[in-house]
Amino acid sequence: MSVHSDAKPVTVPAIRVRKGAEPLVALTAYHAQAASWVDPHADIILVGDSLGMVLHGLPSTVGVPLEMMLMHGASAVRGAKRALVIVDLPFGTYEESPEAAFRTAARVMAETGCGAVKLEGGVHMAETIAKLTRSGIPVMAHIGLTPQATHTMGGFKTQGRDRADWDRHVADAQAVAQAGAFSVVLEGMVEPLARRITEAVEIPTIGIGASPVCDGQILVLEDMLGLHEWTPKFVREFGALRGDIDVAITAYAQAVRNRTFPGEAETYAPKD
Ligand SMILES: Nc1nc(=O)c2c([nH]1)NC[C@@H]1CN(c3ccc(C(=O)N[C@@H](CCC(=O)O)C(=O)O)cc3)CN21
Ligand SMILES: CC(C)C(=O)C(=O)O
Ligand SMILES: [Mg+2]
Repeated sequence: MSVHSDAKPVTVPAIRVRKGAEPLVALTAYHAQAASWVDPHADIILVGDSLGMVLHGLPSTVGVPLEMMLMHGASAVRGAKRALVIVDLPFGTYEESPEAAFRTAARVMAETGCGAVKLEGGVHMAETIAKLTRSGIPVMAHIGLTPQATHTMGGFKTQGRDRADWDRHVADAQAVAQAGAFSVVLEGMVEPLARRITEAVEIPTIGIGASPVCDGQILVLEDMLGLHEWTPKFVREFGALRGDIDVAITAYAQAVRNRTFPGEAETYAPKD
């Protein structure tokens, strides 16, 4: 049984006030079925652009089109009863201007029914975050290791190993909080930097590879289920579904080959 069996929807203001309280529980879910698994247990369901890599086999999130996010976002919303569903804005659909970001985010809100959007970037996205929040679109920010910037970062690199970079990341966090983001994802950073940021802002920080000091945690569902082929060091596999799936498919293939499936119970007979 879940601790969240009531169906009262989780709102953006309810997330915002969870700073320093009971840790926020977030997971990704890319479609209705996965959302229905996660919904009873989580505060936040993220339809992350990681779906391009995890489901569609892309080498990074850079190639994820808006249409992909719209289709998966609408599906996940249909599977969620109470958790706050947040959809990632994909690369190339919001960076050019606050106006471009508004048009993209408004489509995402209207066509998926999600409760908020997430976008990557700190100081340079502050004006955009302010425009969206003023226009009725709640924004979760995402700083530190920002996968859409993999080509400028030189790969998926943990941030803040060099103390000289800390002030820049703290400034990013303060800028997005000041601009009106209701929460911020801290991805791939050393613990003391995550602590500094979490102490420096009044909005909850949600960590992924960013230590236990954050106000909440998020993982990619397929990673924590032990379903995905590779996982970063920060993942804990709480399940071993890849192995379970292989056992089941092996048994099916064998049963078909030796004609033990379908059996009598799985076969239709006429009335007489
Ligand atoms: N399945 C999956 N899980 C994720 O968490 C995830 C995605 N896909 N796709 C989008 C981004 C990309 N992410 C990644 C991908 C790789 C590393 C990685 O290999 N990290 C190295 C760190 C190396 C260093 O310390 O600089 C590691 O060993 O963990 C980290 C985050 C997180 N996101
Ligand atoms: C890993 C989370 C934070 C994300 O942005 C994604 O799944 O795309
Ligand atoms: Mg993402």
